[in-house]
Amino acid sequence: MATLGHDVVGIDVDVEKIAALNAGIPPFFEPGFPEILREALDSGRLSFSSTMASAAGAEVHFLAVGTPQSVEGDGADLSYVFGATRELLPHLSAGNVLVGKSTVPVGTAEALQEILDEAETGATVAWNPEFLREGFAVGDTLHPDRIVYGLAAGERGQRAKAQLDAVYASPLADGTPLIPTDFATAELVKVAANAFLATKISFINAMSEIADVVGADVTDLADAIGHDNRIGRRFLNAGVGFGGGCLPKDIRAFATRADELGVGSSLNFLREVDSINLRQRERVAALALAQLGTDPTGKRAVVLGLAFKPNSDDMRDSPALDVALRLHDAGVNVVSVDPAAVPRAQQLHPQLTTTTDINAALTDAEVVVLATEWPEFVQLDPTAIHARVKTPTIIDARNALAPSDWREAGWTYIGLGRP
Ligand SMILES: NC(=O)C1=CN([C@@H]2O[C@H](COP(=O)(O)OP(=O)(O)OC[C@H]3O[C@@H](n4cnc5c(N)ncnc54)[C@H](O)[C@@H]3O)[C@@H](O)[C@H]2O)C=CC1
Ligand SMILES: O=C(O)[C@H]1O[C@H](OP(=O)(O)OP(=O)(O)OC[C@H]2O[C@@H](n3ccc(=O)[nH]c3=O)[C@H](O)[C@@H]2O)[C@H](O)[C@@H](O)[C@@H]1O
Repeated sequence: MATLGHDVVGIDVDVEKIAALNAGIPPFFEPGFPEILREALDSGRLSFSSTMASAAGAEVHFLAVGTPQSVEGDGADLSYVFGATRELLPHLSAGNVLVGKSTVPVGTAEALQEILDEAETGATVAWNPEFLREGFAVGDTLHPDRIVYGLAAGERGQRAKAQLDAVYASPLADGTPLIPTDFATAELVKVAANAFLATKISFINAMSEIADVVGADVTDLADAIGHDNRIGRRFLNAGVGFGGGCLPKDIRAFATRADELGVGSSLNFLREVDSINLRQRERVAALALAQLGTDPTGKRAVVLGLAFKPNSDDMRDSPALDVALRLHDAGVNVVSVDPAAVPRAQQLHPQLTTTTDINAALTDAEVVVLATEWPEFVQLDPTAIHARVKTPTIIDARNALAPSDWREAGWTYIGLGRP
């Protein structure tokens, strides 16, 4: 937002995060982010604060707090959304707009508008779902695929639209498609997009399970169906499945919300999408254990990757981490390698052995699992590392390697749904 030319205050209750940000230190790994953070701080247009009072005087208030899966079930925990809104109330002025960015169950925007109206703030809610991908947050924010506004009916919705048009003047001038709509549609657009992406991944993973049984190649299958523009090749990479802080919890929250609305059967398929996805982690861990013989205790396995995807240090619901923990629980001497996630992994999962040193990790390994397709893992030279390991077996849980290269270098190559 500061890069787009606005004066911005970022507020978070996490005082350590705020102190780090004010010092120009990003709280997460994101290529390109340290540079624009530094530029924005130096320009004087961006500052960070841990007190909500710093919101006073702003015209537009973005609400981007977490909506994690609730502890009791599959639904979204909205306590941060409602908590932050209530804390903001004393600092809102008439004509302000509260712009929802968090991913929420349909009906939340309406409930927040009621809270603003009951407190007689004169402020309006608008719902502006966020579609950025971790690892590409900077580019996705400056050049989004589309912008969606969920607007209140009537004149106040139109006023909010004008305020948002001013916020997004730069991407809109670049021709970014704009979809102004109502609250419910905007809320649904976000969860529908994530549900579709998750479904696409579980679809191809189901195909990979079938391919394994009949000796077919899911990668060729994905290429072939992906050439059909109506299907498209993106998000058809079979493997250990999707993770992260969003797709898994969003499909569960969406199915739960459909239950509450009395239309649960419409989204029953999302539960199957979830279970296909979770099955891939078991499948990969079982494949690795099968390579270690009848007693895997103390045998050395290397898992390449901890983050849920490359270019991120995020391990929320990470399939790579899950596979490593399963092997660890089975008594395997597992070493996880990751270029970005090791410091956080050491804090959160001290029982795991983690390192950034690929060569040291590979020494005497009896099985290697590629679980996160970081470029440095995909580009490993199978000939160069062959002598390091004890047993040259690679499980390519992202189908990211060229099987012939590894086999020619003397490795046993095992992909998912690849002969
Ligand atoms: N991470 C992503 O790539 C995307 C996330 N989203 C959605 O955005 C929302 C946030 O996601 P993340 O940033 O990943 O979550 P996160 O958990 O990393 O960050 C949320 C932040 O909100 C802060 N917070 C909680 N209560 C607060 C309060 N009362 N006042 C001020 N700050 C408060 C927390 O301290 C935390 O730093 C979620 O709804 C998520 O579904 C949407 C698109 C992309
Ligand atoms: O709501 C959100 O938070 C975001 O969720 C996803 O973004 P993100 O979680 O950053 O990651 P993706 O790039 O979508 O990958 C999600 C997971 O799917 C896996 N994946 C992706 C593609 C594929 O073909 N196969 C596959 O297993 C990835 O490895 C990763 O674990 C969406 O892509 C964003 O548009 C959305 O804004």
